[in-house]
Parts: sequence; C-alpha cells; structure tokens
Amino acid sequence: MASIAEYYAGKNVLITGATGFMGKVLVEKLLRSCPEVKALYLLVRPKAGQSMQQRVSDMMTCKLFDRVREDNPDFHQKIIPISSELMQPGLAISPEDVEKLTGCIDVVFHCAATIRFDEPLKHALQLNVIATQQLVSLAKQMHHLEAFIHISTAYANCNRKHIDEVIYPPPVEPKKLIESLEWMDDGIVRDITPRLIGDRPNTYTYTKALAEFVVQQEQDKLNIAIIRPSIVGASWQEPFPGWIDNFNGPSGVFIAAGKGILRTMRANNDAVADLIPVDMVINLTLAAGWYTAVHRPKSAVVYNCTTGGINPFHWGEIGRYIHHVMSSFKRNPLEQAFRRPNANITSNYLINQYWILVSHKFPALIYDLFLRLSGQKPQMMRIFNRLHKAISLLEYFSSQDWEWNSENMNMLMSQLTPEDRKTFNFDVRQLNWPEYIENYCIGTKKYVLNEDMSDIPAARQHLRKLRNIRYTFNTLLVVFIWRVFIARSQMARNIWYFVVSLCFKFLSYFRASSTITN
Ligand SMILES: CCCCC/C=C\C/C=C\CCCCCCCC(=O)SCCNC(=O)CCNC(=O)[C@H](O)C(C)(C)COP(=O)(O)OP(=O)(O)OC[C@H]1O[C@@H](n2cnc3c(N)ncnc32)[C@H](O)[C@@H]1OP(=O)(O)O
Ligand SMILES: NC(=O)C1=CN([C@@H]2O[C@H](COP(=O)(O)OP(=O)(O)OC[C@H]3O[C@@H](n4cnc5c(N)ncnc54)[C@H](OP(=O)(O)O)[C@@H]3O)[C@@H](O)[C@H]2O)C=CC1
Repeated sequence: MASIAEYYAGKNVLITGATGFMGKVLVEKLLRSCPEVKALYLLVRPKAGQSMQQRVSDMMTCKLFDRVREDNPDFHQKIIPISSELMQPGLAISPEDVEKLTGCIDVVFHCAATIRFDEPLKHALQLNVIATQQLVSLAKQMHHLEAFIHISTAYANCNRKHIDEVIYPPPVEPKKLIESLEWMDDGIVRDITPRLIGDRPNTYTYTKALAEFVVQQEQDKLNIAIIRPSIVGASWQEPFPGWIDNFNGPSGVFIAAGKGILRTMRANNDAVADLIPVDMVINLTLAAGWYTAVHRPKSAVVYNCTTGGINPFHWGEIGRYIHHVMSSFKRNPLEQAFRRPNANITSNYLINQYWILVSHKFPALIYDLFLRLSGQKPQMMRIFNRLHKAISLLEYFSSQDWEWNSENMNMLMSQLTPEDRKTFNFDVRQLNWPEYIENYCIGTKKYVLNEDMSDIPAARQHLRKLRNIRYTFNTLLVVFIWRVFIARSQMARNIWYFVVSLCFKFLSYFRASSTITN
C-alpha cells in the first residue's frame, strides 16, 4: 500500500480556509512532507483591500513557510489561488474555475468556518452550514474526487457528556432552519437564537453540528471523513515548536496572563483541559485523507481528535503548572506588561469574583485615574471589560468535563507504516505537557505578538520596575492603613507599641550576644 506521501504524489488538492490558522499549517505540511503533490488549489477571498493573490503571496512569505522555502524555493508554483467568497451563491467561483476544479481535484479539505463564539446565527449558518452544503455539491461534480475531509469540532456535540465517533441527529433539520431564517430579519433571529441553540453555548457549536449532518447526507456519493479536534493550540514540533498566529482559545488567555492583565480565571480543577497541538491535528487530517481515499469506507468516518482519553491534562494541573507558565513569562517576559504575570485558576465562583474585583477592576481603576490625571484617555477598564467578555465565553469549556471516544484515531495510527507514524505523528501519548506549555508561551511572544527575543533584557527590566512599584505601593498602603488605625484606636496604638518594644528587645538581645561572642 502507498505511504501517505506516495499517495499525495501527483494529486490535486482543494483547500478552504487556507489563510486561517489550521489551513496554513495544512498547506505547509502538505508541501513539506508530500513534496510530490501536484498542486494545491486554495479557495480564498479578497479581504481588507488586498486581492486574493496578494493575500496568498503574503501568506507564503511568512515564517511558517521557512522550512518549505529552504527545501524548495519554488514551492509557490504549486499553489493556485481561486477567488471564492463562501458566503455567496455558488461560493462565487467563476464558471471557468468550477470547470477547472471539477476536472482535476482529487482530495478536498474543508477548513473554512467562522469560529467566533458570538457570531450572529444567520452569519454562522451561512458560512458553517450553507457554504458546506455548496462545497459538497461542488465536490459531487468532481470527476476524480477520492476523499472529502471536513473539519468539525469536538464540541459540536458539547450538549452531551460522552461523545462517540458517530454523527448525532442534528438539533433541527438544517434545510428547515435555512428556509425559516431566510425571511426573518436580524432582530427576530437574535431573539429566537437562545431557544434554537438550546443546550449548546453558542451559534458556533450549533452550526458545526448541523454541518456534520449536511456532510453525512452525502456519504453515499462521496468518501467522507470528519475530523473533530478539541482545543487546538500552538504546534508541538512542526514546523517549529510553539508556532501559533492568533488569540483564540488558550492563546489569548496565555497572552493576557503574560501581560499581567489576567490574574484569575474560573476552571474546574478535575476537568480535562483537552488541548491538542495544531501539527498533530494536521498530521491526523492528512492521514485521514490518505485512509479515506485508499480504503473508501462505506460511510463517513468520524475522528475525535482529542487528548483527554489518552494523555489527560487537567485544569487543576494547569493551575499547578501556572507557576511554570508564569515563570516562563518571567524568564521570557512579554513587552510592556501591565503587571508582573501572576495568574490563578479557581473553581470557586465567589473567589473568582473577589479576585476580579481586587486584581482586575481595582488596578484598572487606579491606572485609569492615573491616565486621566496625566491628561491621557483612560483605557484599562475598557480592556478589562473585553477580557471579561472573552473569558466568560471560554468558561463554558473550562468548567466542564467531556469524554471523547477516540478509537478511530488509534485505528488510523495502527494503519500507518512506521515511517509515516514519524512523519505524520499524532501520537498524543508523546506530549510532555509542561514542555509543550512553555513552548506555547514563547510561541505567543514570538509569532503572535512578533516580539523580538533580543529585547528580553529590556522586558525583564520593565518587570523589575513593576515589582518595585508594587513594593512601594504596598508599603505606602500598609503605612496609610496603619496610620488611620493608630489615629483612631487605642488598641491599635497598644499593639503598635508592643510590637515596636518587642523588636527593640530582640535587637538589643542580638547586639548583646554578638558582643559577648566577639
Ligand atoms: C490563567 C491561564 C489559564 C490558561 C487557560 C487556558 C485556556 C483557556 C480556556 C478555555 C479555552 C476554551 C476554548 C474552547 C474552544 C472550543 C474549540 C473550538 O472548536 S473552536 C475555536 C475556538 N474559537 C475561539 O477561540 C474564538 C473565540 N473568540 C471569539 O469568539 C471572539 O474573539 C470574542 C472572544 C467574542 C471577542 O470578540 P471581540 O469582538 O471583542 O474581539 P475580536 O476577536 O474581534 O478581536 C479584536 C481585536 O483584538 C485582538 N485581540 C483579541 N484577543 C486579544 C488579546 N488577548 N490580546 C490582545 N489583542 C487581542 C484581535 O486579534 C483583534 O485584532 P484585529 O482587529 O487587529 O484583528
Ligand atoms: N482553532 C480551534 O481551536 C479549532 C478549530 N476547529 C475547526 O477548524 C477549522 C479551522 O479553524 P481555524 O483555522 O482555527 O479558523 P480561522 O478563523 O483561523 O480560519 C478560518 C478560515 O476560514 C476562512 N473564511 C471565513 N469566512 C470566509 C468566507 N466568507 N469566504 C471564504 N473564506 C472564509 C478564513 O478566510 P479569511 O482569511 O479570508 O478570513 C480563514 O481562512 C474550522 O472549521 C474550525 O471549526 C475545530 C476545533 C478547534
């Protein structure tokens, strides 16, 4: 049987969402580890005043592609951008491009989606469900298609506690929902959204569940695999440890903690923090593409791409490693930190609220007061309000526990040759969590914030300055409180005199004993 790289040799691959976090890693890995792949057709839209060609060229110059560039400086010749806006009818692909794609594509990877937790339902439905439906229709017209790989999320069925590798009945028939939302204005849809999504926390997980069903409906006509990653984090090893390019999920949390802004977060200590590195997800995705095309399973195969059942890492452990994370940020500080990094995880709502008040709101108020007094615009309270909104959306995932069955992931691994198991490694048992988290933190600094590692001494100096400010502030606060007490209470004065005389006696005793020994 062909190895994975042998299988992709000479193949034309279509990728949606290639400019996104996972899509980029998929493109890079395909080019690097399957160098004989014929061409990658990327469905890309123009955005922010940039044409799709410009966007793809920019993407290929980014650091992520350094290793591919080293191996093959002409790799860009294999990349063929196709203009497409997935929110438009027919995905806004020109008839010539449709003809080209239906004539040559062998494998489709569908990564595009809106992953925002606060996306209005109509928008999420349009992109995550209707666009998926349209892509499936296009795929059915492809003459040589061997595999259709759909990227879903392990949380598509987060209303269940135990999640098997099956496609569950959808919360509503997607066709009916699409038809009914068509005539409703945005206000009505916003009002009925909570009723519709029911026991799911957001429109993202709801529409991803519908998308799975839409894909499954075509399992008789297409060879389908559905990949369900949990919380996708920075890369473990490839192309560099710690590669990450966004603020989603844990990345924003780590950055906010590293900047000393986030000091407290609520999580269930005993629950699994189901993080999975992006390179492992992509390795599994490529392996699933190969398996689907070679074995052509009769029905869609679902891969729960998670770590919890195999190499669990708990929120409580993050709580313990947090010192590791924080000391990593103290060794490699982020620039312009607001305070020294020192975050805590608690499962207790009231304790969390207390720390939010003391460690978030109070310092923000003081800093904004300082900004106002120095003639600047206050900004810290606004930043904290945004942070609290983001954290409140993430807390659903950090305060509960799920159990995913990942037998298909194990089955797939057992099908790989020893060589492929190394090149397309998704053996999550090999993850060393403290080391991974440390590289993740450094990755946020290097690749998300684009901070220069040579500026670390200045950042450390800044942290020392913050420490001195804190010591001075705390001392002044204690003296102030004590002065208030001393002025008002005879008992406080008595305690004060008692402590001072005790200190004095100790000093005299030590001086006397050191004179005797000399
Ligand atoms: C104390 C340490 C503890 C460690 C704890 C670790 C982990 C965290 C806990 C839980 C993680 C659970 C995650 C569950 C994932 C479920 C799995 C999935 O299937 S999918 C993908 C996950 N999706 C997301 O993560 C998206 C979530 N984000 C959103 O929905 C939105 O971003 C938002 C939270 C609603 C905020 O929206 P808002 O409009 O306010 O902001 P924008 O996102 O538009 O950003 C505006 C602007 O700001 C930049 N930004 C964002 N975050 C930060 C930040 N932390 N610091 C600095 N800047 C930030 C952002 O890039 C935008 O910039 P620009 O306008 O230039 O693009
Ligand atoms: N990140 C995570 O933690 C997890 C992600 N997933 C799934 O993985 C997949 C990829 O996620 P991720 O890479 O993180 O997401 P990103 O937000 O980083 O990328 C989304 C991609 O979709 C494209 N896209 C969005 N809207 C449109 C549109 N209207 N027309 C054309 N393209 C569009 C974006 O293009 P553009 O650059 O033009 O905006 C981008 O390339 C998703 O299906 C997601 O559900 C699953 C589990 C966890």
